[in-house]
Amino acid sequence: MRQRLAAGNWKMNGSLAALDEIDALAAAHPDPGCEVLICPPATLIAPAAARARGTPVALGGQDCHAEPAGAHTGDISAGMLKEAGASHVILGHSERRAGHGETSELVRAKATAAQAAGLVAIVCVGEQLSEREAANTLDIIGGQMSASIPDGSTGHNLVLAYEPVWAIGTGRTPSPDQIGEVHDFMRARLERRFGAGVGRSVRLLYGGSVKGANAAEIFAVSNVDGALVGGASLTAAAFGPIVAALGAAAP
Ligand SMILES: O=C[C@H](O)COP(=O)(O)O
Repeated sequence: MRQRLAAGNWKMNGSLAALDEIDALAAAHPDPGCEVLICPPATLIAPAAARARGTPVALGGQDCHAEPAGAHTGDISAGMLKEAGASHVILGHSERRAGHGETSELVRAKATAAQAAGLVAIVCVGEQLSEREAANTLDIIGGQMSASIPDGSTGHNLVLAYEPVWAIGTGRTPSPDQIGEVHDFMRARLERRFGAGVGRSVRLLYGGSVKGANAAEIFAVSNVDGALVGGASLTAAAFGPIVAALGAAAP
């Protein structure tokens, strides 16, 4: 059975003082019934990991370079994230694809590097609103999956996150049927590429305006194994109800 995952992406938010939120989250959910992951800015991973030791909260990065080391000013390698205490790294987030020109081929190279370093790659895919309106959603998702996901992926080193770009930070979410259509499509595609065993073991997260109020409805959708949460992951008060809803969701 797939272990459910509640992942928080702090994006470029947070400070040392904000790590109190991780303490509060861990204290309020000592036995969450799902995996709990916080991906803070890279500078906060090591102090956050030190504080989260012995709690159910794991730490992740938000990006990494495809190379293990070298002349890449400003970049960070997967091995560095791992050494800082990360177990996961988000790759191919739409904000990186749009703001940093990341192609699916680059995302695949980064994910390969992350997996080689022993990290779980959380690979993000998602359509623009115009692509959904043109009924191209599944073509876009399928193309991004083919090009972004490394061949050596398994349920242990890959998580796939469906994040419709138009739902991120907007308060808009797809309907449960729309989420289910994409997640069922992603599952079938993974099974076709990797075989039923691996294909069924990869966790599929939904991301985009998830909050306490809509979490249970989203977690009831077929093939939704958790969430990748932005704004509502910044405080224990907002993220706690999402963790609780996932922990309580029927397997
Ligand atoms: O990585 C998280 C997503 O971009 C979702 O962000 P959001 O929950 O603020 O909409």
